[in-house]
Order: sequence, then structure tokens, then C-alpha cells
Amino acid sequence: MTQTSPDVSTSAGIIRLSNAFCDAKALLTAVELDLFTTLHTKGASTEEDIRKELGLHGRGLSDWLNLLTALGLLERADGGYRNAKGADTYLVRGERTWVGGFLERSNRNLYPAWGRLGEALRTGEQQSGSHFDVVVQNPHILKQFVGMMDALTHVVGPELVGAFDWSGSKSVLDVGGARGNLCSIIVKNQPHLQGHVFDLPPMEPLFDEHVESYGLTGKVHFHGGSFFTEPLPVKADVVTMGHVLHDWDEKQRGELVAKAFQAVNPGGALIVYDRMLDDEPEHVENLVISLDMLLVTDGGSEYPTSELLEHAKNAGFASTEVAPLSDYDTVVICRKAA
Ligand SMILES: C[S@@+](CC[C@H](N)C(=O)[O-])C[C@H]1O[C@@H](n2cnc3c(N)ncnc32)[C@H](O)[C@@H]1O
Repeated sequence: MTQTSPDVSTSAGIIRLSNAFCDAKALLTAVELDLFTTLHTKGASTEEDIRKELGLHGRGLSDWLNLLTALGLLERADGGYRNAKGADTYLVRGERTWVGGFLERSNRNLYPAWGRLGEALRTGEQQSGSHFDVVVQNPHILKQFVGMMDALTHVVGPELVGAFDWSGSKSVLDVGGARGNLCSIIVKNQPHLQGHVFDLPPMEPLFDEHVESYGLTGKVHFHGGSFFTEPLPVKADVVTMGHVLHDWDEKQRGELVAKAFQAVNPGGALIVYDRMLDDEPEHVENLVISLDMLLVTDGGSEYPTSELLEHAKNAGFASTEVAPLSDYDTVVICRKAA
């Protein structure tokens, strides 16, 4: 198995780290070419079967398959290759556990943007050329984008359900809730809740289709608009904002928390989750996502938990609780006085 954190006190370790993007690109290309879905459908396959099935030339193929094997994504079987357990669970298109939407968006958007990290650091300018209003106008890109969001909320959603006592609440409003995946997971698990999602208007057709697939039409409602130009559309006992604040700068984050306060019913709560940074950040995964925000947004970044606690206090919340959520996120529950 390849060492993922090489010893950078050695020259070999430094060179290995400088090549880490190659491991990532081998994986992203496997998703782009649908290798894992093909192996899931066909079972163990020889190199020649894979070449034909994916329409490849053949040059470099055995190195690529062996690299994916060394990375733990494939296994050798019956003289060929099959998916290893993780790839077979999370990288097969069409399965509920599919996280490939995140990888597709990384391949298309983040990978080229990281190639311009130096330019972003010199100028402070984002490097992806795509703002939310552009993303939501292009059906193909929007589909990829919601796939990325679903991949994250599939993991975070069930944990968020367990991180809060929903029994005293009647309604939940997910602000920047994309096509309603998180809200649907919550309402499916807590059927006494009425669900509401607020997002940009072009999200509505994707929302309708997705919520119907959960059997929640009429139970989870869509409200289209912009959270910067209009008030939040309904008041709710619980307002959630996940992976939203990190898209904006510190001042805008404060404005959104203040706006959420207005939408929380007395005695209710605002629940925020993001890849928050410790006040002395050393968390590689979250620093990488924070740099993603540099590269794809105008002012966004991950932020220290203490910043959010300050916004919550300024907005008027009576108390706050902080806890880890999932592998990398932090959840902050901000309670409004009854
Ligand atoms: C990074 S995604 C987070 C999606 C989801 N909450 C999650 O946890 O994965 C940010 C969401 O905010 C929405 N959004 C961006 N600008 C918005 C605005 N001005 N008003 C309402 N929603 C907006 C985007 O369309 C997108 O669905």
C-alpha cells in the first residue's frame, strides 16, 4: 500500500509528496472512465476485458490498474482485477452510497483550479471561473454540483440526525439546502417534521425529482430565492446551514447567521456545520478544503469555530454547543431563548 503521509525529512519522502497529485488523478480518472461501475457490473475482469469495455488504447493500462491496486482501490482476482470493498461501496454509479459526484466535480473543477494555486495566492482571485449563479444556469454542471453535495450530505446527514434531539421540533429549514438531500434524510428519519429547503430558484426541478425519489413530495418544500437579497422564506424550529458559510467572507458569514436568527422560532436552534479550523489549524483535510474555497469562491474559506461563536453571540443566540461531526466537520448548535 502506498504511503500517504511520506516522511518529508528525507529527499525520497519530499519527492513522493510532490507526486501525491498523481495518485489522486489516477483515482479521478478511474471515476471519469467509470472503471468501478464497470467492474461492479462485470465482476473480476482481465486487463484486455477492461481495455475493450472502456474503449482504451492499452498503453499504460497495466500500470494504471496496478497503481489503483497499490492504492487499495482494486484487488487482483481470477487473473484480472476486481473492485476492493471501499471502491465497490462508494464508487459505483447509481448506488445510494455513491460519493463519485464529489470526485467528478473535483476532476472537472478543483483539479484545474489547483494548477493555478500560485496565481490565487498572488492575486487573491478565485481560479475556477464559476460563481453559483453561473453553476445553477448550466444543467450539466448543476447536476455534477448537486452530485458533489449529495456525496457529502449522504455521509453527514445520518450523523446530524443523531447529533440533535429533534423530538421537540415541528419544522426544519435547510438554508442553501441544494436539491434537498440533507432535509430529506432528516425528515425521513424524523417523520414528525415538516421540511423546507431554501436555495437558488434553478435548483427547483432537481429538488422536485430528488424529493420524489425519497417519497417526500408534499412533506419537504422548496423555496427559491437568494439569502442575500431577501429574508429567509419561513420560520422554523430548527434552521440548518451546512457547508454554506464557508462559501462567503467573514462579514457575509455574520450577516447570514443574523438572518438565520430571525428565522428560528423562540426556543429553537440554528445548526451550522462546516470543516471548521481550530484556532491553531493543522488539520490537513480541512486546510485543503479551505484552499478549495480560495480557488472556487470570491471570499470564502473555512474559519475558526471561535468566529462562528462570535457571530452567534452578536446575532442574539442565548447559548452554543460545539461537537465534532462525521470525519472532518464541526457542528455548532446555537439555541434561541424561548
Ligand atoms: C456548498 S453548497 C452546500 C449544500 C448543502 N447544504 C451541503 O451541506 O452539502 C452551497 C449551497 O448554497 C446555495 N446558494 C448559493 N448562493 C445562494 C444564495 N445567494 N441564496 C440561496 N442559496 C444559495 C447553492 O446553490 C448551494 O446549494
